[in-house]
Amino acid sequence: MSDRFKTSVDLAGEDIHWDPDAGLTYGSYLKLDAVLSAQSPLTDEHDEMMFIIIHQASELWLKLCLHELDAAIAHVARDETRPAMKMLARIARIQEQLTQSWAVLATMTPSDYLKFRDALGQSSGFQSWQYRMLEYRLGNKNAALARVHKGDPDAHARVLEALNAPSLYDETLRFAARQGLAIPEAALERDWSEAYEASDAVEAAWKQVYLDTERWWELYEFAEKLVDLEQKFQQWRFNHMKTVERIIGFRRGTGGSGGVSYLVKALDLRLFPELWTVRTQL
Ligand code: HEM
Ligand SMILES: N[C@@H](Cc1c[nH]c2ccccc12)C(=O)O
Repeated sequence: MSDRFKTSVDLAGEDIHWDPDAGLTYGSYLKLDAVLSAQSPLTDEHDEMMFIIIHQASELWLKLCLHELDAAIAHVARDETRPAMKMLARIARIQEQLTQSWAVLATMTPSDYLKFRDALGQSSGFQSWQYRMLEYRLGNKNAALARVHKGDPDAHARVLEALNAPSLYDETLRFAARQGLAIPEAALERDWSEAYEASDAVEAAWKQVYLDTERWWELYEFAEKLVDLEQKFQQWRFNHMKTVERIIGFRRGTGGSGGVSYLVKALDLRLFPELWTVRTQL
């Protein structure tokens, strides 16, 4: 045979650092000692490792989402939509990663999960403070849910900070007003910890943007990024709900909620309501 496939890489001439400086290595930079020693299954069930790692990976992606979202909100507050859009584009890709993780989780059968579910006690995704911060930053202000974090004062403080600060949509409406759109005063200064209430006036403002995209291009582009973000968020929620249904059926949740019935309720929520209703008005 003349054209044999290579089955190993030729390292000759690569000048590889076979004894790298001890100062900074791959593992020390990435703190892999900490990351890879943080999986402590409570049972000997094979699938528990996957369950732990899916959650840990999701929390890492949530951490990056919050990092990007905080910066994006700060940029919008300074009228800098371009860098904010770069961050929202990255968030969209991260959301796709998060949504993909349901496919891995769904390889676990109901009976395999039930073998270690009891060991989880009353713990639940409900208690993810990063997720709650993300919801608040995106504008889903449900103050009551902050309460489950009281036992962890640091987390509680961060969650409350997000509850009391303007959300991405709040800052977007303030930006829209500075650009010359007629946004009602009630949307520009309010108690940010309260749920946002949709209004005809804000919908009418977005209608102007969508009817004359040439004139309002920056706002139009930004609004479409928000619509993308909300659609992807909804996909995460829907896939979570369906995966939960296929794994535990209609059992109650370990967090105390009705389970799937609770997750279904969240599917009716809107983060940027007028950006959806305006479509009917065009
Ligand atoms: C077998 C896997 C899973 C099951 C059976 C499950 C089940 C549930 C249930 C029943 C709830 C409602 C609260 C309760 O009463 O417990 C819930 C909430 C939640 N879960 Fe999961 N879950 C699973 C995996 C995940 C994963 C991988 C994540 C990723 C971080 C996650 C994140 C959350 C979050 C953030 C909530 C709160 C949602 C909200 O308040 O809107 N869950 N889950
Ligand atoms: N809420 C889940 C249990 C659960 C899902 N994700 C978790 C993460 C950590 C602890 C518990 C959980 C249930 O009712 O079955």
